[in-house]
Formats: sequence, C-alpha cells, structure tokens
Amino acid sequence: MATIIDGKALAKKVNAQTQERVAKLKKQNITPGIAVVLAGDDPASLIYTRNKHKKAIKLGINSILKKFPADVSQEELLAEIDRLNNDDSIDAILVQQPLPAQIDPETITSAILPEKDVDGLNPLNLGKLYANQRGNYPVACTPRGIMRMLTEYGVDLEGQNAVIVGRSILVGKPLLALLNNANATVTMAGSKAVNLPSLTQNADILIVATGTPSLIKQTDVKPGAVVIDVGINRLSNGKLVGDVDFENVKKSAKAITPVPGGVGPMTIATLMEQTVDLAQWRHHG
Ligand SMILES: NC(=O)C1=CN([C@@H]2O[C@H](COP(=O)(O)OP(=O)(O)OC[C@H]3O[C@@H](n4cnc5c(N)ncnc54)[C@H](OP(=O)(O)O)[C@@H]3O)[C@@H](O)[C@H]2O)C=CC1
Ligand SMILES: Nc1nc(=O)c2c([nH]1)NC[C@@H]1CN(c3ccc(C(=O)N[C@@H](CCC(=O)O)C(=O)O)cc3)C=[N+]21
Repeated sequence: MATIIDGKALAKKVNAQTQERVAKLKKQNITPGIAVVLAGDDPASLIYTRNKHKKAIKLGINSILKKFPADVSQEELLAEIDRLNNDDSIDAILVQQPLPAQIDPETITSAILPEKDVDGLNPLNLGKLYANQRGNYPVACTPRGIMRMLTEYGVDLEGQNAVIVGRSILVGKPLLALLNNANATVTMAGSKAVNLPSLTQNADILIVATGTPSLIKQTDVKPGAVVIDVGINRLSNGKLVGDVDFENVKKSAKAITPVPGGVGPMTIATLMEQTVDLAQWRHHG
C-alpha cells in the first residue's frame, strides 16, 4: 500500500512558518498584503478566492478581494492592475483563472509587475524559471507546492523519469522547468499524446493535472511510482475527486496524494508563503 502524502498536514506546517515570518515583519512595521482579482461568478472560483482571503487574514496578511462582473472589459481590469502595481501596501497580485472570454489572459499576466506576480505567470518570471536563473523570483504556487511535497517526503528526482500529464501555463509548464532544474528527465503530455499509457507507465514520478476524472488507472502506473494528483473535479453526486483512480492506484504506487487534502491545501499555503517572500524581497531585497 502506498504512503499517503498528507498535503493538509504539510500545509499546516508551512502556514505556521509563514505566520511566524509575518509576526517578525510586523515588528519592522511591514504587513504583507495580497490582492486577489476575480472576474465573473464561477462558483468554484468564488470558493477558492474566499478560502485564500480567509487564510491570509488568519496568518496576519492583509488581503483585499477585487470583484468584477463577468462582462468586465479588459481596459477596466488593466486599470485595476495598474492601481495595484502602484499601491505600496500590496506585495502580491493574483488574477484568478479562468478569465471571461473577452479577456486575453496573456495581456493580464504581462501587466502584473514582476515583483508582485505571486502566481509567477508573468513572462519575465516564467523565463527566469526556464533559464534556471539564480536569485529571487516568484514561481507558480501549485508547482512550487508540489516540489515542497516531494522534498518533504524524500523523493529523489535526479535522473528519475518524471512524466507530467497536462501542459497549462498555471501547472504543467512551470512544473516542467522545476523538475528539469532538479535534474529529472521530464516528459510532458497533453490531450494530443499518442498512447498516453505507454508514457505514464514509464514514470518514476507521475504528475497529473488535466481536470479529467479517472484519467489514470492502476494499469497506467508503474508499480512503486510516486503519484501526484493535481486535478480537482466535482462529480454530479457532489463528491470531489482528482484525475487519478486513487483507490486502485494506491495499491501499487509507492506514494500518492489524495483529493481533497493533497495538492490543494499546499497551493494555498505556498501562495501565502510567497506573498511573504515578495514582501521581504520588496523591502529588503
Ligand atoms: N490542486 C490545485 O491546487 C490546483 C488544481 N487545479 C486543477 O488541475 C486541473 C488542471 O488545471 P489547469 O492546468 O488549470 O487546466 P487546463 O484546462 O488549463 O489544462 C488542462 C491540460 O490537460 C490536458 N488534458 C486534458 N484532457 C487530457 C487527456 N484526456 N489526456 C491528456 N491530457 C489532457 C490538456 O491538454 P491540451 O493542452 O492538449 O489541451 C491541457 O494541457 C483542473 O482539474 C484544475 O481544477 C489547477 C490548479 C491548481
Ligand atoms: N491565478 C490562479 N492561480 C491559481 O492558483 C488558481 C487559479 N488561478 N484558478 C483555479 C486554480 C485551482 N486552485 C486551487 C487551489 C486550492 C484548492 C484547494 O484548496 N482544494 C482543497 C479542497 C477544496 C474544496 O473542498 O473545494 C483540497 O484539494 O483539499 C483547489 C484548487 C488554484 N488555482
């Protein structure tokens, strides 16, 4: 039976460290601040942004939520980002995805000041990550949280076959760079992959982020592999599941993340941690 990677417990540990760092910064009269921008009324996005807001307040981070209707214009969103870029009390800006169809996500992420880009999606930050540059810059929170989980559970990456299913800018692409920078041999597959099982069966570390429930079955996974399930899917019966057939895959994997309680809580914890990082870098370099 696989080790269950407890994202919730690890997130608690990270949050406790973040809370201590916030308290120290407050003694220097610095209170980290995050702004979350939400356009439209997608119910899942609303829940996530509220959760982020609550967690920030709990850790002592200032948090503001800027809500816009689904028919907001790109100009209005850009004007808000410009205001936040110039607001000295804001260290971190997150624009919740997905955005309404009339908004071009690339234009939005490019408009966020790289120093306040807590999602690490600005092309400058993503470019630094791909170039494996030294120094301080933000990295997408879900991928950074996954790397933390792998480190905490002692998963060796060097020379190992890592396979990522899903190639979004939010998850797959930054993860490709992080794993590559950690000297893993990385394969990335999307919906056009021919014979996906032949790729996933080769993975020592398998990371799945597609939004397709039960995409990965036990026979698709090499026995003894480490499986990270990023997917969040709400079934018609209300149950929350990932992209991996958890009950069967756990029988032969070495370690696996559950949904809920795996990657999700680590994403939020990393978002808070990186908000404090940005505040520190902005004030102290
Ligand atoms: N736990 C967490 O913290 C987070 C969870 N998520 C969840 O992770 C999932 C993915 O999110 P995100 O990356 O934003 O999603 P996107 O919808 O942006 O991307 C999905 C990716 O999966 C690929 N894909 C879809 N179906 C298949 C398939 N059958 N076989 C192979 N590849 C497939 C797509 O391929 P192609 O490019 O070819 O279209 C695409 O690259 C969602 O369920 C989301 O809710 C997301 C962020 C954080
Ligand atoms: N700009 C941007 N950055 C993001 O990081 C971003 C985004 N947009 N859009 C949507 C996705 C999704 N995402 C999640 C975060 C936490 C949980 C989470 O906490 N999940 C809990 C359960 C939550 C529940 O019960 O619904 C868990 O897995 O245990 C899930 C998903 C961040 N995303």
